[in-house]
Amino acid sequence: MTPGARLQAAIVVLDAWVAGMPVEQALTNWARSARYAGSGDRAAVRDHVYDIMRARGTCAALGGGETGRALAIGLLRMQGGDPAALFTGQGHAPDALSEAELAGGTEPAGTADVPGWTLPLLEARVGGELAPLLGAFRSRAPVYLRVNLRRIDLPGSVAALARDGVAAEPVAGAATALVVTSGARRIKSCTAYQDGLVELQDLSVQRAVRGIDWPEGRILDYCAGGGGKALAIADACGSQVFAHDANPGRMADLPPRAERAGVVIRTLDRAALARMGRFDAVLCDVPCSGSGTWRRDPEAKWRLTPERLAELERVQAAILAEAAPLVRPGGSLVYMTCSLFHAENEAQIARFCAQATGWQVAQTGCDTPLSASDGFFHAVLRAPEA
Ligand SMILES: C[S@@+](CC[C@H](N)C(=O)[O-])C[C@H]1O[C@@H](n2cnc3c(N)ncnc32)[C@H](O)[C@@H]1O
Repeated sequence: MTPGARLQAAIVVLDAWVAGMPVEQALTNWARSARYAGSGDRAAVRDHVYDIMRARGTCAALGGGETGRALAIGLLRMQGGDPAALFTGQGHAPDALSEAELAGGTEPAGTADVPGWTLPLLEARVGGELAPLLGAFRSRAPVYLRVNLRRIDLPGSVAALARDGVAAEPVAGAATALVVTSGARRIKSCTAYQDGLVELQDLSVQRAVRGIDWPEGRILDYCAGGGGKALAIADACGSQVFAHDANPGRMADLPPRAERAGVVIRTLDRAALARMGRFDAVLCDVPCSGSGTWRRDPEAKWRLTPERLAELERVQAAILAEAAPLVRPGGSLVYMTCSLFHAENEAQIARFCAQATGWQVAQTGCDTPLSASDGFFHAVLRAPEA
């Protein structure tokens, strides 16, 4: 496909998204209707769409509207290009620009690229660093890998990835992390990935998991999902790791991932969990707004509403209340979110401690996209001794 045809495909996908279709569904529908498109074409169309979702407000202002076409015009202007070079009407490229489209728009304030109501919430986290944070949200996030140190060291993993065409390098100050510098789209077909020597995992998550002093004994990942945190914990300590999720179907990938990594993680449904007694540590990696990961998932920021945030806060508080009785006296309750908002983080911890007697906050930390790859909060609470 020509660059113009790829842009026209992105316009089709964006029109469906603006009309309310989830972006992944819109991309799949387009790919099914465009069997001629190769993997490079599909990747380029996806990149256009995601770049626009990250900077939707800027693209709309520079392109003069919220249609797929206007957003694509705005993207080219934002990137310093001339839209007329691709909007030619030749072949499968978008039609040539009208007089009004040629006139262009003006660059808005950087605050246009997140929902306005979230600005005070983000500012409360980063203070005077709001402009750099919003700038980071407009850029693509680097890809990070967690090296499975039980199986291989950092130099060995870099060499193994290089053999399959993926270039990566260690990250200063992070024991397990590699940042991928080229070939990211090949990772899942690499031998090093398929053999469990490396896992895809954001830097901020790796820093949080490695920064916690996990107790010896039994650790429960109470909201395990696909098991990213459970696998990182199993790699970081010698304790027995168990996994539970209210929706057990979400744990379907966990057994093959654990086998690949060479660790044992037992999944527990509700009945099995009830027979297990208490744990030395229970992790609650709760559902959240994802506001720390908006550059990886820019659709999420446009979907979030104040009502949805309030609902998430209720779910988070309920999960903490459910999980706390599973911690043995003197054990740890670990709370994690990929949110930057105080309401989902410090305020949840403060509310829990005000309602449950004798719990102590042992540790808290919050990375932002300015300090690591993504925003990620963690808190360790110590249960009262019996
Ligand atoms: C942020 S995701 C977890 C991601 C996962 N820990 C990982 O690293 O891949 C939150 C998970 O919490 C689960 N969940 C929601 N409500 C729950 C509840 N009351 N009890 C246990 N799990 C719950 C959801 O099904 C979802 O899989």
